[in-house]
Amino acid sequence: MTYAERIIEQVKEKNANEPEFIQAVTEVLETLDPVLEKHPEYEEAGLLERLVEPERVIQFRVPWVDDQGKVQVNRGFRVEYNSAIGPYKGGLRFNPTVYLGMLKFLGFEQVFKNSLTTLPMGGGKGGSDFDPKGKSNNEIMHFCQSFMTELSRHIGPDTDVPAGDLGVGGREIGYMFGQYKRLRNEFTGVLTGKGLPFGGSLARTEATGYGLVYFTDEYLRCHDDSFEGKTVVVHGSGNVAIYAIQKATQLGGKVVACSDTKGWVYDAEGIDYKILENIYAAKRSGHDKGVSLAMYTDERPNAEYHAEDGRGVWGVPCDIALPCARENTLHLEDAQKLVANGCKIVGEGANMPTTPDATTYLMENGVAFFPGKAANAGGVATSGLEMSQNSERLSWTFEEVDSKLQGIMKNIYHAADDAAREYGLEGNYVAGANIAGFLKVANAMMAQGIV
Ligand SMILES: NC(=O)C1=CN([C@@H]2O[C@H](COP(=O)(O)OP(=O)(O)OC[C@H]3O[C@@H](n4cnc5c(N)ncnc54)[C@H](O)[C@@H]3O)[C@@H](O)[C@H]2O)C=CC1
Ligand SMILES: O=C(O)CCC(=O)C(=O)O
Repeated sequence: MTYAERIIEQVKEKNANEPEFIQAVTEVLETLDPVLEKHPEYEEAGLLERLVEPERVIQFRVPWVDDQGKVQVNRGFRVEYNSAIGPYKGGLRFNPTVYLGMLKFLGFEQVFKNSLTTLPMGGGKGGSDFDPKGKSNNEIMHFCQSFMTELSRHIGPDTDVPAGDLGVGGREIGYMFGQYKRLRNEFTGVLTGKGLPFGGSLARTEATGYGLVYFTDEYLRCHDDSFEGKTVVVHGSGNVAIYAIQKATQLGGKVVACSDTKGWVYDAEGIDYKILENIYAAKRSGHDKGVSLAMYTDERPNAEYHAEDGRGVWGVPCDIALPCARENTLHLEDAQKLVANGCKIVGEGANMPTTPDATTYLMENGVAFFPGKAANAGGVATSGLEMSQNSERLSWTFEEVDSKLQGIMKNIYHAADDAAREYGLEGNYVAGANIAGFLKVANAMMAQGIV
């Protein structure tokens, strides 16, 4: 058994009820053998044993009062995973499915993703099992204030800087920022994804979707190709999906399908991202009952709405597929359909949306597969740029931020590509991203002693 295999077994034993965490750790560690063979000092220093264990896990009660005057109690979490290269950094997820294992998987992924951005950010993730769907603005505000009342003890601009994720957007970040400021009497860049009038960065909203497309575009450019004339399908219609659709369309692609939790849309003329922006805003307005992607066809009567599992998008013939919803939403049978229909590229906008057997199938069948920790790093990279602007007390223009984002995504593509080549794994962006992300964190941990 190799060192990595031994640690995978230990992680399975110790975290038996956390399948997503086991999946994420396995996916990273099983690609590290060539690096670990070259660096026996990592094993001597117990590096992997330390890397798979979060530095700190905080779990807390979040009591709040709903509009009917009833007391509600949710669970809040922050997983401060690894601070070897900078303050903990990563989003907050508000979703009824949230539990510790989910946040450990997301925090673990974040460590390598943040390293790939080349910015000084460690990895963390947090959230709650609170379900924002169907809640009024008032309820969302009270929940966010209660959540931040406890979280504020553990975070800070040089300690841990949360942001958004599923169920947490500009509105929630605003309420949490307001509460932090009130409790600490400090106006600092403690959260990213803030509103523009109070320290937010231009282009942060668009950054993850744009970044995904910039990464894919760099791959195409290096293969004498481009988005021009390519058919694209997207899973999801939230923040990441909307701006991936906008950018892919701007670069000459045609996005013909996208989805939400209740169904999916096919638009042969190309999805109009503006309609999706409006539906998204309506869903998040606090009056979201009855709002769904079905409303897309009100404005585009020639489009089709399918009231069935959004994974239906994977059956639509395409050149490029962009899973932008959430983990484990592209299964083996979906991968088989994509390959059979001639898909050549799968770029993960979401975190770990492709199951391991689907990933293997795609890669074995010649599909260029871009893992989320590399391809969706544009969001957190732009959060890093927001932190820089906050420290400088300056705001950069949209163009400045966007051009830095483009540069970062190109560099991430080449870092993953180069690392894969160096270890004889050309074209394996999963291994390349894991190795490149790992090495920086590993070397920082080695330099800092056994901590
Ligand atoms: N927002 C960001 O900056 C970043 C987000 N991500 C990841 O991207 C993914 C999407 O995040 P956002 O767009 O921010 O969230 P969002 O809440 O804005 O959108 C999520 C989308 O996924 C769909 N969805 C949710 N649950 C689903 C399910 N069980 N099955 C099928 N579809 C489902 C929703 O209908 C929605 O269209 C997540 O995996 C997130 O962790 C990754 C990097 C940065
Ligand atoms: O911008 C951030 O700090 C969070 C981004 C995030 O949660 C992610 O990359 O999955």
